[in-house]
Amino acid sequence: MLFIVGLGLGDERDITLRGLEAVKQCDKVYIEAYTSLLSFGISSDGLSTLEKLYGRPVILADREMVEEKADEILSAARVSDVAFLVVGDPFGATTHTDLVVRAKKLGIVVKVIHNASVMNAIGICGLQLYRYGETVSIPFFTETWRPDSFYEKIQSNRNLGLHTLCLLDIRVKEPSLESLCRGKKQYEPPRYMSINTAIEQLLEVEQAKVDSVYNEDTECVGFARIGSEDQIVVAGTMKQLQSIDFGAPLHCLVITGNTHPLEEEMLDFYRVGKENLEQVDDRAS
Ligand SMILES: C[S@@+](CC[C@H](N)C(=O)[O-])C[C@H]1O[C@@H](n2cnc3c(N)ncnc32)[C@H](O)[C@@H]1O
Repeated sequence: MLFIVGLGLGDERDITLRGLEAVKQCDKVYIEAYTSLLSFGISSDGLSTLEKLYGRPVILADREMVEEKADEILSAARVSDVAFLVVGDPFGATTHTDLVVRAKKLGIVVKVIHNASVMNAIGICGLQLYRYGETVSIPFFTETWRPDSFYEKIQSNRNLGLHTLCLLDIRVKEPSLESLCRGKKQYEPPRYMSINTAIEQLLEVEQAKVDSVYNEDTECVGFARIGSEDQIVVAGTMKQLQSIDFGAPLHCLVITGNTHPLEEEMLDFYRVGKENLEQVDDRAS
């Protein structure tokens, strides 16, 4: 059987009881670590924290293994119980649907154990999920590659008065993540896009366009490390958020559309200048 288990967003304790039971009964445990990141994921003993809790060795599955060598995982699942762990919810990233389809075609029983995803956790700021339009991804620009397909999607959302969740790029050089988790090899570290870079790129694209979809006065909400003890949520204009240091990854950004009065009341708790008070309140509760 193949168990696909969501780990939630914070640390190792966020796995569900059902998820933990499944992992403990599995012969092989893989963790996918290139579409997201647990708060302790970049420390040298990131994996051993999980291994201690599960009582099982955890195999780091890089992008190549999941997308090109999935056969290894599926072959194991044909003859034994295998867990495939995903930070957040298993289907918070489109990547894993392919694994499920392939497993089902091979007649492998698949059991999915859900958990919190960043797509839901952003509700903390008060913006209501049914007032969101299409989610977009913002990729890192390079000297020669500056894709802007997110722009039209943001435009469509804003024309309908809807909010836009922007997921920010993660660039993982395959050996780097393992070396960081295991503390063995030396490779170039992975890159996680910050809110500041995302806004810089969004404004660059806006300047090159004839239409005006947003500008530096557009209201947004920036989120860092949602679900962790030190999560940060700040509401403000693009210009205001650009001057804030949101700290360690992961980050994401919401460009607000038309807001309901109740959404405004919640956002007020997170406006620039009030964020410190709010963090203290969160920790106290
Ligand atoms: C593919 S998505 C989310 C995948 C994950 N399986 C989930 O369900 O949340 C990855 C992107 O979501 C955002 N993200 C994920 N976790 C986050 C967190 N805890 N805080 C802020 N942003 C996060 C980042 O922009 C990141 O690049």
